[in-house]
Amino acid sequence: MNDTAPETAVGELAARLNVMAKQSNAEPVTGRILGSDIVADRPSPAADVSAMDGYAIRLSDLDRDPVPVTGESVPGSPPPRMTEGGVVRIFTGAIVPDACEAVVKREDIEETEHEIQFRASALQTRSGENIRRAGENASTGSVVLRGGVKLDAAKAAVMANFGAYQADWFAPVRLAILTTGDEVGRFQSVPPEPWQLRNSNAVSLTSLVSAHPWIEVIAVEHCRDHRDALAETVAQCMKTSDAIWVTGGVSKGDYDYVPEVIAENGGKIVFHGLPIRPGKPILGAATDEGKLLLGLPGNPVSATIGAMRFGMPLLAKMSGQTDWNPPRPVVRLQNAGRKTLPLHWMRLVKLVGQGVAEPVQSQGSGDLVSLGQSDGFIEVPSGEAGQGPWPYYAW
Ligand SMILES: Nc1nc2c(c(=O)[nH]1)N[C@H]1C(S)=C(S)[C@@H](COP(=O)(O)OP(=O)(O)OC[C@H]3O[C@@H](n4cnc5c(N)ncnc54)[C@H](O)[C@@H]3O)O[C@H]1N2
Ligand code: MOO
Repeated sequence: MNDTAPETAVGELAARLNVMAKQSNAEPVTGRILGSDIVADRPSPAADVSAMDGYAIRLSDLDRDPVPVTGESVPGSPPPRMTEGGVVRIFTGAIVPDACEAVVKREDIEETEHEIQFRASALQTRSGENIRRAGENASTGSVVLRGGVKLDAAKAAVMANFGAYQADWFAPVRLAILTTGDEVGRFQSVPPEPWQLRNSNAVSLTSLVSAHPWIEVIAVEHCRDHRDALAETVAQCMKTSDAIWVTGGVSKGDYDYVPEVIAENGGKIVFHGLPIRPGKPILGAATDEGKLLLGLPGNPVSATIGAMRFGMPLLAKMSGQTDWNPPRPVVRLQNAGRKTLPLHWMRLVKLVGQGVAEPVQSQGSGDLVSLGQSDGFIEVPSGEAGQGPWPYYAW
């Protein structure tokens, strides 16, 4: 084991990984990573428009009482000319006429069909009030979204507004998930014997990535603890995937073949064993072409935490995301106790309030039930204790 901190280990391995190729002229898909900048095709707003339903006025109109209404500007039509001595009825989003100096909202006037009178609340109206100026959000040619962002509802709105119906996208990271172990299986029709157990790691890891369209799970395979079978499966998966997550077989047992099989498949080991609990035997490697090989300990709590803490940011780096390892939200830990560890402690927690969590009692890294009781985990640095705040990783 080396004494590299988790964050450093992630950084060192990330630096050796390949970033996905771009696919051009494809339609937007929420959750995919934008491959290049989106540029405004016209100003936003495209013209000076009203921010309110009301009347387009000249400031000199404020001294007159009443003032005739001589026209109407509605969204979807060019504005009318504003005749001398008249105001124009205008609706939110409609273009203000050239001569208009401000818009007075409806609530600030008394109106009949043909004329208006200003209430006292309108008399302080300033030049430009309630007018959104052409280009105040963006001018033509300016970058409105940067390549490397993940498409969400907010960003999709921006693309639609600027007519970016197609764009360049980073290809999803093709991930293979391999589990290992003679004792592990599905046991759907026959119940497992006491020396057997159900394959929870395949499910937790698949579930972790399934919410992310920038990852494509191309294979979920199980291998017995047989060196050649594992070597064959890893070699096959290497051909079609950009990243492989393997669980089990990474520690020091006689049947722990994962490290040598990874090395044999061109994986240059960046770390094998880190000062963390749980998940100490974790292995991170990259091939010369920048493919990821991540060996996660078989214990279900270790595998799930390891996939979240190491696997997700590493895949995010490969996916082209600029912000692939953002600072995590923090929580304070209630009833933290005084125990310190000479390891970075990934502690299962349950949220009990806004930004406040409690430890989940756990029997250790095989205790799946405690995993199910948690909302996520915190990372307490080596030698530290107390309430934090600590970085929080939510499932
Ligand atoms: N001599 C040493 N022994 C161990 C060390 C060590 O440093 N020296 N580290 C321990 C730690 S910590 C962990 S964690 C485990 C990790 O070992 P492996 O990655 O080799 O995992 P396995 O031995 O294959 O399995 C561990 C445990 O997890 C269960 N398992 C495995 N796969 C699955 C699955 N897909 N779904 C559910 N559960 C699974 C497996 O049955 C074992 O009970 O090593 C310690 N030993
Ligand atoms: O650190 Mo191992 O990950 O559970 O027991």
